[in-house]
Amino acid sequence: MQTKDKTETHLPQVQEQRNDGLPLDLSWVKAVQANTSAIERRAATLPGRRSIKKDYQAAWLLKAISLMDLTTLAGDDTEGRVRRLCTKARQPVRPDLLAALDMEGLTTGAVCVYHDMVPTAVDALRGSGIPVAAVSTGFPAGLSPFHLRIAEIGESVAAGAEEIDIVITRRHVLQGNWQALYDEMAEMRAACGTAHVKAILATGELGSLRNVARASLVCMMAGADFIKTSTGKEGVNATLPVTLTMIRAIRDYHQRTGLRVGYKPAGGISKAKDALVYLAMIKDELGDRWLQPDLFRFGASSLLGDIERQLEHHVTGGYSAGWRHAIG
Ligand SMILES: O=C[C@H](O)COP(=O)(O)O
Repeated sequence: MQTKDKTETHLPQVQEQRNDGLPLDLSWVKAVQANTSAIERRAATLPGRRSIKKDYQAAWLLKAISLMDLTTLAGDDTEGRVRRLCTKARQPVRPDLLAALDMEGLTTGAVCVYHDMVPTAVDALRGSGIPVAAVSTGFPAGLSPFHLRIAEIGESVAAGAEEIDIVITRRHVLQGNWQALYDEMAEMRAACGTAHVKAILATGELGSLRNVARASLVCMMAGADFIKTSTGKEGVNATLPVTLTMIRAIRDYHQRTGLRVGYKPAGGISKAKDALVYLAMIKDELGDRWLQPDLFRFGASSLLGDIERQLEHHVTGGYSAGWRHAIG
């Protein structure tokens, strides 16, 4: 990708059929395997493989910003912090840098907050076209009573969230109870209505890549618009092997159904160079169509600052101190 492709980030999203899911097909689920050593070997080759420099690197970093759910999910979040984050979502990079890159108007893909902060974020983003994503369903453990998790989704949607990040019950996966996972996911999807639903698998707690692959498939069969790795609160969050496993599940689902499901790696992605590895992997495995905000997001609370530093270096030749990019 070259810098002249930059307007791609402002292309209207392609309208296509939403993933309405399928009946649970247990024979398909049980046939899914994951060759862990092969996946880990392939993942280990990825960080060193690509060397994207200069204008190409800047263009990819700008793309990463447009694909970012700029996130704050802290117990001490305040309205002030959320409003500052929303200002950053509207203007993710210093205006002089964006002007130099001819990218005025660039925004993040969404802002992601707890339910409690949805009204503040909706208000702060009014008129920007940036959607608010809410983490609902007893995030991050997802163990509150089921009717309360469903009610929380309804309240987040009523408060103006256009995207809902739900958490699955890990126990269903660990016990191989695919019917329970499917039913839970389908009910949550229904509660979201027209809001898009991202299913957080909490992959660091699923025990094996085979479980990750099977849980990905079941959530897609139950109507997930996105599958997402992690809450950011597990001991292990987004990794490259998990990403390969999940995006290959997305590819298989697309090949068999014609339906496209999005992917959101989240948790611990804080370096621009790591974001580039993820984007290259998506391009290789799924193709350019997935490099649009309706099919790919980074969930990140501290990636934007490093990307801004790299863009500043690209434009000015010098790095600024980290504290100058404290938000995001
Ligand atoms: O969903 C987003 C994650 O919680 C973000 O995790 P992070 O704070 O490690 O970037």
